[in-house]
Amino acid sequence: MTTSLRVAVIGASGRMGSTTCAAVEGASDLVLTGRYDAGDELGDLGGAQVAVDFTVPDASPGNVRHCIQHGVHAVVGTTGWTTERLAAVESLLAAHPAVGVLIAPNFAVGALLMMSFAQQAARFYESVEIVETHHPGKVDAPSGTAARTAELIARARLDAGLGAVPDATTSDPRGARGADVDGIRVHAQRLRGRVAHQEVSFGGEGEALTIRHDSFDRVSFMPGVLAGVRAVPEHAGLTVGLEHFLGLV
Ligand SMILES: NC(=O)C1=CN([C@@H]2O[C@H](COP(=O)(O)OP(=O)(O)OC[C@H]3O[C@@H](n4cnc5c(N)ncnc54)[C@H](OP(=O)(O)O)[C@@H]3O)[C@@H](O)[C@H]2O)C=CC1
Ligand SMILES: O=C(O)C1=N[C@H](C(=O)O)C[C@H](O)C1
Repeated sequence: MTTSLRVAVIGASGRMGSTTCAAVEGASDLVLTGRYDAGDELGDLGGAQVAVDFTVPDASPGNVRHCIQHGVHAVVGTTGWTTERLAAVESLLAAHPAVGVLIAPNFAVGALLMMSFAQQAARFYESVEIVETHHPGKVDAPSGTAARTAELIARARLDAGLGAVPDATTSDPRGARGADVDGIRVHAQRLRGRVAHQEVSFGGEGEALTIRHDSFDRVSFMPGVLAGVRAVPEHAGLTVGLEHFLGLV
């Protein structure tokens, strides 16, 4: 008989945290050991082997540090992971080599495929822009997914020897051309009724390619979250991106 994997959720009352608690409770091989929210003492996380963090960018690094120091594997969906924050996790993990941490900008399998397809397409097109659309409760822009997609496209363009995306704009006092992420324009929309959506538009001479993904419901993230929970104890160290656990890279 196999024993259930013990899982705690941090940010448990939030949109993603509450959906994750329900998904863990619905999985026969997992047991929910604790729900933690802002102001709660994490302690030993109720004896959890894996903690899932869906909180806010300012809180997540401290929660991950706590997990690592207590020997608890972490699956993190919260955004805001800068290069410096990732480096701090890696150096702490060096002192706790048995612990695994997965930080995933997006857990929806379709979003992973969308990013992968965009990365593949990048070298063939002179022009590319990203539009991400989310619910109006989202606090950060651009989305972690859009920022990651832009990074992947920028790297692929660089590897292919492509120059800057053509753009004659010399006057944009109101920022209508969007954010510049590694040379790729990213536009963020916040609309009531939406969940999480992204369109990557490529343009070449006489043609266009559009790659689009839609999460209509937060349940779309749950197969990926649970896959991360099940896999992270077998992957010591830091992994950025669920695609590494799904054979997509
Ligand atoms: N990787 C992925 O696939 C996905 C990632 N996300 C990301 O996940 C994060 C959460 O999103 P979402 O669920 O919509 O946000 P919510 O605002 O709905 O939830 C965040 C929760 O975290 C709680 N919280 C805040 N600070 C702490 C803390 N120090 N310790 C514990 N809990 C805390 C909040 O409590 P309170 O409200 O009381 O402050 C709230 O309940 C965002 O960064 C979002 O971008 C979202 C969807 C998918
Ligand atoms: O806040 C959200 O909702 C989401 N956040 C993540 C992001 O910023 O990319 C993932 C997904 O887009 C939903």
